[in-house]
Amino acid sequence: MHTLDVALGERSYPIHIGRGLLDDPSLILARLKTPRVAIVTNDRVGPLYRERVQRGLEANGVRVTAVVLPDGEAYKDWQTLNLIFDTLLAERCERSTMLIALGGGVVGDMAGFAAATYQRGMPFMQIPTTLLAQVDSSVGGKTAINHPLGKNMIGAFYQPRLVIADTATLDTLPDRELKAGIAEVIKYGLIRDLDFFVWLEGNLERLLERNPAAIAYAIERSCRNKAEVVAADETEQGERALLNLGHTFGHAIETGLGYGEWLHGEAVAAGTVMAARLSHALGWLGEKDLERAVALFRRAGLPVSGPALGAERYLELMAHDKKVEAGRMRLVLLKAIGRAVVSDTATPEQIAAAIEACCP
Ligand SMILES: NC(=O)c1ccc[n+]([C@@H]2O[C@H](COP(=O)([O-])OP(=O)(O)OC[C@H]3O[C@@H](n4cnc5c(N)ncnc54)[C@H](O)[C@@H]3O)[C@@H](O)[C@H]2O)c1
Ligand SMILES: O=C(O)C(=O)C[C@@H](O)[C@H](O)[C@H](O)COP(=O)(O)O
Ligand SMILES: [Zn+2]
Repeated sequence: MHTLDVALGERSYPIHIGRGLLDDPSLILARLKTPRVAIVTNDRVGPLYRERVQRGLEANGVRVTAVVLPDGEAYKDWQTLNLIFDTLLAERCERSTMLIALGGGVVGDMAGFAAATYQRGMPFMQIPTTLLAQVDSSVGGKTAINHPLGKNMIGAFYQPRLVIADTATLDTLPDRELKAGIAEVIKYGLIRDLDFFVWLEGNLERLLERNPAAIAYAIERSCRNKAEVVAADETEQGERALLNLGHTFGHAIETGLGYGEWLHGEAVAAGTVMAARLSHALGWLGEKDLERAVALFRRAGLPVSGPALGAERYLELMAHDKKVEAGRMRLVLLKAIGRAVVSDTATPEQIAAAIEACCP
């Protein structure tokens, strides 16, 4: 097992990464204030992994309540969030009850938001079961639900007490979901870790073949990058916005097509290519770096062009981005591989041109 720390003073917490960690209840038990837990999962992950987590806790005298949500991005909404509150209340869960998010990023974001608001805040843990959730969404405390007009529009910053990434859970993850997670892995290389990007160029096939050592290394290095950024800027006043590379375009794809049509990682991949092309058009990202970035996404089997929604519709959707300030769109753009900036210099015409070039 490898352990990293997210250094946030009294809200610091460890990220444990390793195979078979689900079978070790002691990691969870050590964090409980009372012997009471609510596991939030969905109807796809629950049947695979809930029993193992629950059995280990119950064998140690913990009373466990389960909340099983319908699976999918389309359910990351108010109605589904309310199902969590309904069960927590019906089962008399207390403010000290530990909520455990067991699943991918959708379960993690929703369970985290429920934990942030139930009785004004209950402790929660993340047990991420997708690659995307193990490298990104389980770390850093962004919790949210979607709104029909925009992704993650209603939410809170609320840190978990613990993250347990059991890499064995990825054995049951479909290839399409694995690739979606790789999009966020590539993101870290592009925004701040050139050496990691070079490692990915040399080891991408090992990741796609699910080589355990390569997967563990990619998770650890991604979490290390994310933990450093979050520790420096927990609530996205500055540097944290870099983690949003490709997301302004990507979220427009997800909202524009309807949640769940494209996976988040797929939309981020296409969105990052748009951001990279725009960076090149502004004279920032060199031709060679642009080609390297596009080539890596393509090799990962990820989309390098977006759906043809029309530039006007993209711009309309992108206007809801959380980085918009005084009505001005701010985008994460690339100066080079490993060096990203937040910028409001691109004009709507330049942004539209990059969209048109990427969405034939
Ligand atoms: N909070 C953050 O910082 C952050 C970061 C990145 C993404 N996100 C959010 O995360 C979501 C995407 O997360 P995701 O890619 O994990 O999608 P997801 O949660 O929808 O999971 C993908 C699919 O895989 C299934 N699944 C999960 N684990 C499995 C396993 N071990 N075996 C088999 N199937 C499994 C899920 O049930 C689902 O059908 C988006 O809503 C995105 O906005 C949040
Ligand atoms: O943790 C962050 O900060 C991120 O931006 C990580 C992203 O991968 C993630 O998709 C996040 O939810 C996007 O944030 P949002 O604020 O644009 O909704
Ligand atoms: Zn993301």
